[in-house]
Amino acid sequence: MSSIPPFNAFEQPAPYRRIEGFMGEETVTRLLAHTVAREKDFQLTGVHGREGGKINPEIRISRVLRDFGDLKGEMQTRFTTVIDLTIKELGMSAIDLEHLELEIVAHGDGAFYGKHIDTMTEYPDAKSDRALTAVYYFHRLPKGFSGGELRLHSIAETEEGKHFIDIAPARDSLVLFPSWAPHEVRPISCPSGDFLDSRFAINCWYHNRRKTA
Ligand SMILES: O=C(O)CCC(=O)C(=O)O
Ligand SMILES: [Fe+2]
Repeated sequence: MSSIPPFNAFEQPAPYRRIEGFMGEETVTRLLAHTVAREKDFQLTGVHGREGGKINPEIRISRVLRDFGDLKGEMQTRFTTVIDLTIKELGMSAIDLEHLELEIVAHGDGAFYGKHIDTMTEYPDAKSDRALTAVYYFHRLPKGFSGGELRLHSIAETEEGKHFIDIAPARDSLVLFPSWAPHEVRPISCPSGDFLDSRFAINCWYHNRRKTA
């Protein structure tokens, strides 16, 4: 007699939500124009947690820009609209939104981000914590890179090996998942080496207000 193996939530990748056509072509064009115009202002990304924001090319290689220029308000509004349904679909507890943390990240040839979680709970004086992560992809056409999948891992590493799911960084798509979920960015190959051919993404973290004692 066969028996159904017990369900273990720790052995499944975290729940996620994917929205295609999130901004539309016109906005993708404006985002690409902004990104390319500001190429020189992108800085090497650091690693939080024990690394304390330091640059560590063994863990993470990419470049970041936190200035959205004229696009800032529009981005905040667009990302805010998806919170309620996402919380419901992912079965998360409500977020008391303190602020949205937004940045543009460029992954060029050889870039990657090793397995990590996004919560930064090690800062005792913070007013809020990252609760929900959203990543929006907007590479140019024709696509100039390969790889760069977002890999969502299970919390536990099971006997059969690691449990994960790979999500392609599809143009104009948004992926949302709880910030506690382990994940990584698989290595990128970008043969032209041209900044314009990078894997461009917007990271958005929805910060939950900390309860004061
Ligand atoms: O670009 C992605 O797909 C995810 C990026 C990420 O995990 C991060 O910046 O914390
Ligand atoms: Fe992350």
